[in-house]
Amino acid sequence: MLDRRNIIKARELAVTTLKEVIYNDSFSNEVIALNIKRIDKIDHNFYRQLVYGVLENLYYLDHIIEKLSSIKLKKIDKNIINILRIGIYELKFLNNENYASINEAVKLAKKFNFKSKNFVNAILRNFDRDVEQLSKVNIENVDERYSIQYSVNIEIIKYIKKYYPNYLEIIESFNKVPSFSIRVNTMLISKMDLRRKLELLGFTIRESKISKDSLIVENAFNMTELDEFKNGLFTIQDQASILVSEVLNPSENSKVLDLCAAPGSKSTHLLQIMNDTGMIYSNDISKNKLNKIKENFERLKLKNYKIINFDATEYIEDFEGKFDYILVDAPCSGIGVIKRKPEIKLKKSLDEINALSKIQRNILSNAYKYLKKGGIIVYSTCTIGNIENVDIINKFLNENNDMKIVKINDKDYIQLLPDTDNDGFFICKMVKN
Ligand SMILES: C[S@@+](CC[C@H](N)C(=O)[O-])C[C@H]1O[C@@H](n2cnc3c(N)ncnc32)[C@H](O)[C@@H]1O
Repeated sequence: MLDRRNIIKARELAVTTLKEVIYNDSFSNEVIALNIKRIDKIDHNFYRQLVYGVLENLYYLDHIIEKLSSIKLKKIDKNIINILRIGIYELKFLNNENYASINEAVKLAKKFNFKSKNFVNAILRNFDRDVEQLSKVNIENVDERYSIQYSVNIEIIKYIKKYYPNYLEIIESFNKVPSFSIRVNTMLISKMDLRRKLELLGFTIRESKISKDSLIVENAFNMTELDEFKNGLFTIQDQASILVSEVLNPSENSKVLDLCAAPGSKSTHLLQIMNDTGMIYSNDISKNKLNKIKENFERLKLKNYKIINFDATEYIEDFEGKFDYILVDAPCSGIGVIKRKPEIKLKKSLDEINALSKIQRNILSNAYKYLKKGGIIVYSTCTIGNIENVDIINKFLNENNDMKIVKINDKDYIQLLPDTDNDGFFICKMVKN
């Protein structure tokens, strides 16, 4: 039961959530999951809409505030700037009564920093008087303009532009609502039977065009509360991510290593594909994520797994030549999942991408040593652009002559872009001759 005294309003919680995500480098989905219990269920969607709406449009909202504020943005109190961002977002993008949005913002300003109430009131009222004019982004340089308009770090814009002629569609897609897909636990139920069960509960379901164990739920709502979820009949996972384990496709009774496994979506899927035979070793560097992997194996009623914990950039002698299949689902910049984690488009830089590529290269070259002759590696990331993907593979193949590409649908690799129904993913399969 929710303690009524702890119920705070969506806007107030959005202010502090934004502070955590923008200034403390936390992930929006994690902070939201942690905080959302503090507000009434009826406010959950509004709270999410405010947090995601502000993050998705952060540079743009700041651009507008800059035009209206006599104080430099950096000098404004962090809670107050977030109240302003929420206020401008509501006035520009939502159909709420404008006077109500402004009044609520002023009330919040009083609560967080009493002196700033007039400042907040003046900025929001001035914006409300001339929304159309003040909403324009008059910047000549195209990259800079897109950076503000779509709230994407300019380095990311230039990076994407370099590889994809349709880069604008990709950038525009960052603010779209991602589709919601689930992975059927085919060890416990057939896809058809699960589909029927969910349809009887009122969900609208369609098939995925890219992965066979996926179903897409059009009107997903509180899916983790369903008995079908609690009893392990399905997992919530994007269809592109589901495709990764389908590409690796380990045989029954094989020995599999998942080097970057948390929270275990792909590990559990791999074991499911093996009909819970053989053994999967699920590793992650992060100790506090290991429990989540265990929880997932348990909920899905899978048994043949071992959870291990080491830094995959370091070589483990004991593993030399021991595995039939290895998954390197590498830590990456995550440009392919910006629709779910909008802060990525604000925070990721080219330097970080380059730094990640070194880790990715290290992990993959260790994976090579752990693979048996005839064994298979899948290298995947949830990002786009060459540095973390094709460049890694090319270098790896140059260094290891006995590794050969295994084509996937006649292609050397799959690069799914995020301007579609699914997340952006890179998947490449290789065999050791
Ligand atoms: C893309 S996520 C993996 C998602 C996972 N495969 C799944 O499907 O649920 C990358 C993971 O790599 C882990 N990681 C990052 N650096 C690592 C390293 N040096 N060694 C092992 N794991 C690492 C992170 O903690 C994170 O959980």
